[in-house]
Amino acid sequence: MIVHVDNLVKRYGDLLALDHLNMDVEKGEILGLLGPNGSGKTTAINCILALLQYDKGNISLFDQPMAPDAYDLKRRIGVVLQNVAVFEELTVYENIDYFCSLYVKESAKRKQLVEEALRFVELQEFSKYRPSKLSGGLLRRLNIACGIAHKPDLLIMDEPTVAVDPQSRNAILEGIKKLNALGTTIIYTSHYMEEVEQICTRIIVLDKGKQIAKGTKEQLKNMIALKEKITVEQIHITAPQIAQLKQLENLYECNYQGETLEAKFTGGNHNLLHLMETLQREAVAFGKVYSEKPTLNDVFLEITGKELRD
Ligand SMILES: Nc1ncnc2c1ncn2[C@@H]1O[C@H](COP(=O)(O)OP(=O)(O)OP(=O)(O)O)[C@@H](O)[C@H]1O
Repeated sequence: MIVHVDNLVKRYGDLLALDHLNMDVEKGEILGLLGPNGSGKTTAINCILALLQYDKGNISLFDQPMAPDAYDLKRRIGVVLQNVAVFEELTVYENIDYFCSLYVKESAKRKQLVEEALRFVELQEFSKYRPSKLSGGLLRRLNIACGIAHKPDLLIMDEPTVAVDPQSRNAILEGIKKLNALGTTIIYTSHYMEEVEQICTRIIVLDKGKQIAKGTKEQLKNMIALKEKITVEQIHITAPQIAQLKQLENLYECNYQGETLEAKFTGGNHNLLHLMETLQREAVAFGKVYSEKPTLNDVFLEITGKELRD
């Protein structure tokens, strides 16, 4: 096991930030830690890295107990934290070289690693720039290069795409997949369900410091009743007509608010067709209609009764 977290409790005064959290990360995974703001993701990461003292529980990395002075373990970890942490007085190249030098002393070897990291995040042409001259997205890429240059076995990334433009975001996500394909185990925290769905091989869903669900995205979606959501916009529909819709096979919930109708189905293949037939039969006028598969937000909503999004 690469990471094993057992019954972790962390309090900030009266606030219970981690409530008996259990979490395992296996070799070769991209483990997504998904939860809304304040659910305890950063706290969990900081405890795993032994940057934060906790009240109760056990944490082991690479099957050994993690501690603030476990330097042999720390050497095997790369970290990309939420806030960009680079030196303004150093260039892009020098920053990566500095962070790499914390782990790799031999300069020829380090030169090779720094150049590889630069290529990896596609910052070669900016190697002589100072951080203040980089856009937000490029700065994030530099932050990542600093975390990965020494080729860690485990890479921990805490919301690395916050406030990043879509192009840099895609470059970052593709880079993470490439690193993983090269053998790096990754923990990736985010409150963006789309990102987690895109790259993570397994997901742990957190709420109020607790693990509330875990599995692949398919497994998580199979945990809930919702299998298809059909939305009809600009619709004017009466209560008796809604009652007609509620007769539809597989339909288990139907909400009508502000000229929008949302119908939730547990399964079936022709729900859209059957819904449209009923609306036509009832002579109901409507605008746009679309069908969606469940998202991780729906999983979160069904389990906790609230939205994952901000
Ligand atoms: N140093 C601190 N002192 C007091 N409370 C804190 C501290 N750090 C975090 N918290 C609180 O602990 C809870 C968990 O915060 P944490 O930052 O771990 O969540 P998160 O899921 O990473 O959220 P975000 O995505 O906003 O960073 C929140 O209620 C937060 O306000």
